Amino acid sequence: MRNAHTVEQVRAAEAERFAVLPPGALMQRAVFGLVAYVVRRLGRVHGARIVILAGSGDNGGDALWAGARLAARGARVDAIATGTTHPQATAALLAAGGHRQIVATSAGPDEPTLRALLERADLVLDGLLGIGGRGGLRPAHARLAALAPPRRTVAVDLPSGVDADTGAVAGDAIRASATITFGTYKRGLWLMPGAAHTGPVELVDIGLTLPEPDLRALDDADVRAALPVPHETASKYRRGVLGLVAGSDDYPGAAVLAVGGALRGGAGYLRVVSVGRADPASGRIHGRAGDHVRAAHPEAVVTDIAPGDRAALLAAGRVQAWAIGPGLAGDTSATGASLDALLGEDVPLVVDAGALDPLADLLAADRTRLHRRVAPVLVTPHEGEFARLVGRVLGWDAAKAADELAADRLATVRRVAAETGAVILLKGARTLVVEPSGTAWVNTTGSPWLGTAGSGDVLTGLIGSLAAAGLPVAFAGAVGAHLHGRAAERAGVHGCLPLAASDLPRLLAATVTDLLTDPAR
Ligand SMILES: NC(=O)C1=CN([C@@H]2O[C@H](COP(=O)(O)OP(=O)(O)OC[C@H]3O[C@@H](n4cnc5c(N)ncnc54)[C@H](OP(=O)(O)O)[C@@H]3O)[C@@H](O)[C@H]2O)[C@@H](O)CC1
Ligand SMILES: Nc1ncnc2c1ncn2[C@@H]1O[C@H](COP(=O)(O)OP(=O)(O)O)[C@@H](O)[C@H]1O
Ligand SMILES: [K+]
Repeated sequence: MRNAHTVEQVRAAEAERFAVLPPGALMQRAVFGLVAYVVRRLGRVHGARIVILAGSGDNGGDALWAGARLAARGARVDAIATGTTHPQATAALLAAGGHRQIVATSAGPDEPTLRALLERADLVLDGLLGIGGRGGLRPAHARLAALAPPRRTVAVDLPSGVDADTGAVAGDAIRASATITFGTYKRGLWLMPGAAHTGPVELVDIGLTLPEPDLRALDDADVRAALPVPHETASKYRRGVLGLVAGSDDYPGAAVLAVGGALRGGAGYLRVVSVGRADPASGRIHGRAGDHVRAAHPEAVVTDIAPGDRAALLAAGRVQAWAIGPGLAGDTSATGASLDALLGEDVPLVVDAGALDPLADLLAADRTRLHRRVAPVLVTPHEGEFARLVGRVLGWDAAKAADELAADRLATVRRVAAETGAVILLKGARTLVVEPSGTAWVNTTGSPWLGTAGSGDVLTGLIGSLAAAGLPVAFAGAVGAHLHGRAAERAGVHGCLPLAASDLPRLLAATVTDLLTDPAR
């Protein structure tokens, strides 16, 4: 598990260490980790050309101290400063044979010199701004950020211009090929758009004592440990039964995809309820979605119900979790009736796609509904569905929803989770899962190829299945998003691009197999 903390939490933890450690000790730990990375990356330090971009604060200090250490090992180190720089670190750099110039003065490098320096650099260390940055970069900083070569730039603590807490980027910001961060992950390294600026992020432990994290990210090891594995005495029922309400005459494929995901989540038994209509000849209820699911997945037990038939829905049988929504279209009042029935059952419930608007209507009529329910409800909107949800339940217009998400995505989802009582899984690049209590996960796996119709349906089935198999539903959301993302990454490695949603169940099976058969398990 990787943990991220807010700037405020980091500052408090640093202050506590400052009180007991000699001056500069924390910075030297950070510098040691940074230099170790540079040495590993370059292989040979002697003769390497390093350019340091140095701001006025301790972030510049880290980079300059690293420059001093590298210069002492024979690197050619040029520091380009935006103004004043950390005094001791600057002195150390100059004493070790490094050079420093300031861009903002007339004696500073002109544009061609600056470009030439950056073009020739084997590595550029971005020490313009760390956690002390506020707002968009000032002009001198922004100019350097725009000129730094992304493939050869390493961000110190975080890419300058990325807001450490929100991941917001206003104007130019450093684009790095790697980020070496100190003490703990910063939330902005994981949240878009900042996350697109970091490259792989490495954490250097500097010995901070940290409080509960503000945001968590799962690793493969966490997911491997969480995967439901049948016990010796397992049976299909003991492994968990998922009830999945999915598919309609208009969208039968969504049910097939959701079942495909559910079959890879660990539940032992899948009851699918598909919405059909009365056959005029026989009077029996029959739906196209049910037929498609039976044909594609003979292992699923399918019941066709008439729209909104609560009794028939619940008569489908006992389950350990319900999921509702993929491919439900048409009569929203019928979906609302089904949802109302499921909300009355005391098992975890996943609500997606066609069931999200009906849920919003139920919550608009009774805001305390989910707060009163004992078993949690996980909703899985994408950004458009989220905007409709907050529109109907909280009265936000579309512009407000977009503005709030852009300003602070995590805080916005946290607020909506607290107000609605729902666990919210907000899909997109860097999916968030947030409980009403505020506990939050961000998903760091995945690829833009997942942005394909139907991939969300697979995710819903997968999460429902993980919940039926016994994972707490919010954690099931985080685990499901991680697996879903890994499956998509795998598509790139195994020649399965462009990714189609119907490839995902097979890729999920391979992903789970790899995790379960890893010798480290
Ligand atoms: N503390 C520790 O124990 C350890 C800390 N460590 C390191 O210290 C870093 C934090 O250092 P920090 O606090 O000095 O802040 P930092 O980000 O370098 O500079 C802030 C200064 O920049 C300016 N400025 C602000 N906004 C701006 C903008 N938009 N555009 C342009 N300029 C802007 C503003 O200065 P001003 O010009 O207003 O005087 C402000 O004061 C941290 O990220 C990590 O790398 C590690 O060594 C581990 C131990
Ligand atoms: N740029 C992206 N990077 C990573 N994942 C993405 C990206 N765009 C979309 N996704 C993922 O793809 C899935 C799309 O789901 P959704 O929009 O509900 O599709 P559908 O409704 O067609 O099934 C989500 O899991 C989302 O997180
Ligand atoms: K930086």
